[in-house]
Amino acid sequence: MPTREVNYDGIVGPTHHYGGLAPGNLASQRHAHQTSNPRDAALEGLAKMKRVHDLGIPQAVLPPHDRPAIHILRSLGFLGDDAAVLAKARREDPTLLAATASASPMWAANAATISPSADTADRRIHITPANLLHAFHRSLEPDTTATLLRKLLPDESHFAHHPPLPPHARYADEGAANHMRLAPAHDQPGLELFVFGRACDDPIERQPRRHPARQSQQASQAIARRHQLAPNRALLLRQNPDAIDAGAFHNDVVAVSHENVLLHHERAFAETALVSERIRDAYRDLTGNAPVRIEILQDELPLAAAVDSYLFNSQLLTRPDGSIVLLAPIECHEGNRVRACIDRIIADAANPIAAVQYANVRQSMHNGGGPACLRLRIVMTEAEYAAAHPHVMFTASLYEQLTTWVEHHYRDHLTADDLADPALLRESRDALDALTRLLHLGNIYPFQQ
Ligand SMILES: N=C(N)NCCC[C@H](NC(=O)CCC(=O)O)C(=O)O
Repeated sequence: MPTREVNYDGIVGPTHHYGGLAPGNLASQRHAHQTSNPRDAALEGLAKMKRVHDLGIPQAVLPPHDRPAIHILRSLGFLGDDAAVLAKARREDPTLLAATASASPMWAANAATISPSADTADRRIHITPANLLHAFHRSLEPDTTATLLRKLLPDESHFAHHPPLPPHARYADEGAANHMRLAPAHDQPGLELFVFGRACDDPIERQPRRHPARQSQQASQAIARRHQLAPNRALLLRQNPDAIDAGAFHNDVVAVSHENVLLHHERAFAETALVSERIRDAYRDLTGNAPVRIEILQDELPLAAAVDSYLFNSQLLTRPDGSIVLLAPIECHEGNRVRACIDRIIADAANPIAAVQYANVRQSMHNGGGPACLRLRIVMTEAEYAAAHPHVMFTASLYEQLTTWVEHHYRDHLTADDLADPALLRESRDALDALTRLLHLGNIYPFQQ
């Protein structure tokens, strides 16, 4: 079997809710404290995975993390049994309780940055779990993410697992959401694009004015270095501060790459014209060809409409016949302007995108997570795929089992008050316990020890 790109999607956890926890993420702010539906959220995620699987593209799942994270509440001084800890946290610091209950690990694009073995000096897949320092609820993810990735990709002769970067703002890292790759084919050496929002010595005029920049240049540099990418295989690009101010808190809200295709908004990068040249020249030096760059101009789709619709958070997927499908959020179907833009891309014979499909992941979208946020891509050779944990690979039967599992364990509405319900903690743990058996993972969560 050839080298392939496997999409590992985060399964939405049973405590999915709208905590309003992510400044600069407009959807999270807009839907703060609304009632969520964890069951629909998880089923929407599974339906998207099924759709990718049905296109003939390898798909896998990443399990949710244990939430509410009682051990964090305890470490912050809330004592007593679990029910008492939850009740006190709800009373004294409801925002903290919401953070410890966030199902944010569902956004697997932020789990890690991964360099395929075709790009790295020692020909292993290199993996850096993101430290997600920017927001407290997300900073709780790296340890469990690292444990899970080691479990799912176990053979050190194929997979080089690095620890998350040092936990300091200098190395703030948000994972693959700020990382793209261009290559003629998955098994060919590629050009990895690292997009950062700020450097630690930035003068004030380079910084966004309204919203925070999350990814640091120093983090991106360190990852390119530790992943052993030759200098001609890595480019560092600065995100446009205007894009961050318009709500593009990650690069994947304004740009997406796949094989030799780069789809991006005109205002995605600082100094777009220069960036385009740098990408073209670096890619040509490496491969002898130019990449297919599809730039959407501000006149065709203003930045605000791009952020609203999450067009650039679509997945680009190569079907077995070689044609590319754009898997876009359903919200793109609902806006005339963005739909016209998609129709134009598909009609344009100068690029290989041949069709569009629309995915409904609304529950996730309301927290700022589109189709591409929910997946972590891992390019794998046949031997690497054979070494990976097989029981998380998506099949029609796994889809049936996971659907039944969600329907059995998940609630269909959740409010801020429910997060303190000790029954929710029990239900969530029962669900994860059952999931570890279903996916043959052994005891991976602290509550199972
Ligand atoms: N673009 C990518 N790749 N990922 C989307 C992440 C969304 C996530 N939302 C949140 O964390 C909101 C949680 C809340 O408000 O309850 C974030 O902002 O980090």
